Amino acid sequence: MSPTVFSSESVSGSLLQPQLIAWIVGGYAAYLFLYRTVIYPRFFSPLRNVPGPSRGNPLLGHYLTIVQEESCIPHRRWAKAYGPVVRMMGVMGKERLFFLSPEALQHMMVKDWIEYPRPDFMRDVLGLVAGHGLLTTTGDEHKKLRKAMNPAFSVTNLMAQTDMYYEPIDGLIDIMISQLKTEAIPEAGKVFPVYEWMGKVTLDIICDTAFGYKTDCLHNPHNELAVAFEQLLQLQSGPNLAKLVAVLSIPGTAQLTRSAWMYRNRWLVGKLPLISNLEKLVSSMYHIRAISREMLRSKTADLSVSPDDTTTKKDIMSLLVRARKADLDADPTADAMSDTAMVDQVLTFLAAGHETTATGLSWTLWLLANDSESQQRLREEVTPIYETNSHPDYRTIKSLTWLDCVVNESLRVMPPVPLTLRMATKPDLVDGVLVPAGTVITIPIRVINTWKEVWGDDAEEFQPARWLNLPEAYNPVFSQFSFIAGPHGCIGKTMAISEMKAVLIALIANFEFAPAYPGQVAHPSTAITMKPEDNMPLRVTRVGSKA
Ligand code: HEM
Repeated sequence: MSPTVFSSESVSGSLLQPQLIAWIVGGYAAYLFLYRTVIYPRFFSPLRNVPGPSRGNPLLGHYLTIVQEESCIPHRRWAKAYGPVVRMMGVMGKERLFFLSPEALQHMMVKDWIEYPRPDFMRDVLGLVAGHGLLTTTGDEHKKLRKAMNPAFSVTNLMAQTDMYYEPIDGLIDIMISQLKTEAIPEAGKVFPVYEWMGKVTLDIICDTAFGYKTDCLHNPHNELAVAFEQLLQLQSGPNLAKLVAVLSIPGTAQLTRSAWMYRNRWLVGKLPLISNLEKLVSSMYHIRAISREMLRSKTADLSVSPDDTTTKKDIMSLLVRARKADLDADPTADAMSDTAMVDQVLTFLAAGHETTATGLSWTLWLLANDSESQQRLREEVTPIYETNSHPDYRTIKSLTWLDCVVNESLRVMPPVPLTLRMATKPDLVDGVLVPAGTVITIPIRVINTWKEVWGDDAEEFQPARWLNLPEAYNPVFSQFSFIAGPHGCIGKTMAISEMKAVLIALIANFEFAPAYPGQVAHPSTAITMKPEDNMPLRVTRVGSKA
């Protein structure tokens, strides 16, 4: 018998056996998983001693709790138990933080804002639905864009724009009056899906103020732009967003999704089981962009949009076309905004300014429907104004004290954007916590707005009168953070407030609002905005019609 000889070939052959490789790879992956989800956050992370809820599911952290509950409710619970700095767990052991103190918010959102941009995955999702504009850029590119856009939101321009709100508002009032008249017992009122109507009126307003385009979706629900937007908004639920983030994290997908090729072949995505909804997104965005390009083309060709003509066309796109023309007339080699960039800017306003305002209005009406005293006090304030002039100007709208209290309070307790995200791009010390680079920071707007340390024990209640006697701890920038603050703060804040007030004056002067049925409870859906889950049905009666 010849002795067994172990040649180097047979040794390496046995080492490379597929089973052995699988064991090594599997073992390493298991170790990495264990390290990332348990060992690192528990024993090594600089954030390991920051208070917060127990680590949750090893794979998904607190993700399921956050997307399954109402927006910001888990954060509020954790803020009460562990605040004002809280550590949460994201997917695969990624730690997340949130801070409540004005000092921390000032540091991240105002002073060092450039080191705290929106995370890439958030910008990819926003870019897809809102174009490459203020919501997706940061640093110098953002500063340049914001400077170009600021004139559109100046008080002078807003004062000139206020008139543009009234065609849609008058349309809404007429429709509601005529629908009430057709009821068998008009005095008993009618249940209106309030969110649906607020969506229509705000879309008509933003299309006119952003493009100078009359959608009139109040009377024409089949308007192409309105239909495309409707489709887009239906996709913004928590689970859909999660799928979208997962798909867009594959490099190149965001660009592909925006391409004409993808639109032509969108049926391909429609066949994929988990992400079939992406087909609707591709198709609605394609239509919205096509309409926007067409509007820009006709505006550029429209000779009345001359550089000196600031009286007739006050919409944002006309303003941009005029500014570009003036730049090019002064210097034909100037680095002027391209057509695509211009369309993207206006799309950003459409996406950021329409549903937020509709959501804000719907919750204000809900809160008033459940607080008849505040509603009646508001009616007493706005009725004389409305009866004198049903189209009050910017200054008159701004001068109404109780209306201001109601809108501020509604935006405080039910902020249309309940939270946003930032990412630390370098290691930093915030509120005494060493924040590692790459940490995603949640800005829990709804929790900040209802922090008991500032607003007292009734912080979560709707009490408009608190704005007449603000608490000592109130900070004018950070205690009501619904539009956030700093260079990325909402550029449309003044416009949104003025528009909400103009709509409310007309609605409250004409109608009384009450819950649709006894025991009604309203919930926001878990989405980018606090859009009400059920279209917010409310019982509406004509003022003075009750027996
Ligand atoms: C009640 C209504 C509104 C609310 C609550 C609201 C809230 C917000 C919030 C919280 C942000 C910051 C988002 C973030 O950084 O992650 C934001 C940004 C923005 N909003 Fe609004 N918004 C409203 C209406 C509007 C309107 C009417 C417009 C424009 C017509 C608008 C345009 C924008 C834009 C362009 C940004 C990005 C600003 C930047 O990064 O420079 N918003 N808004």
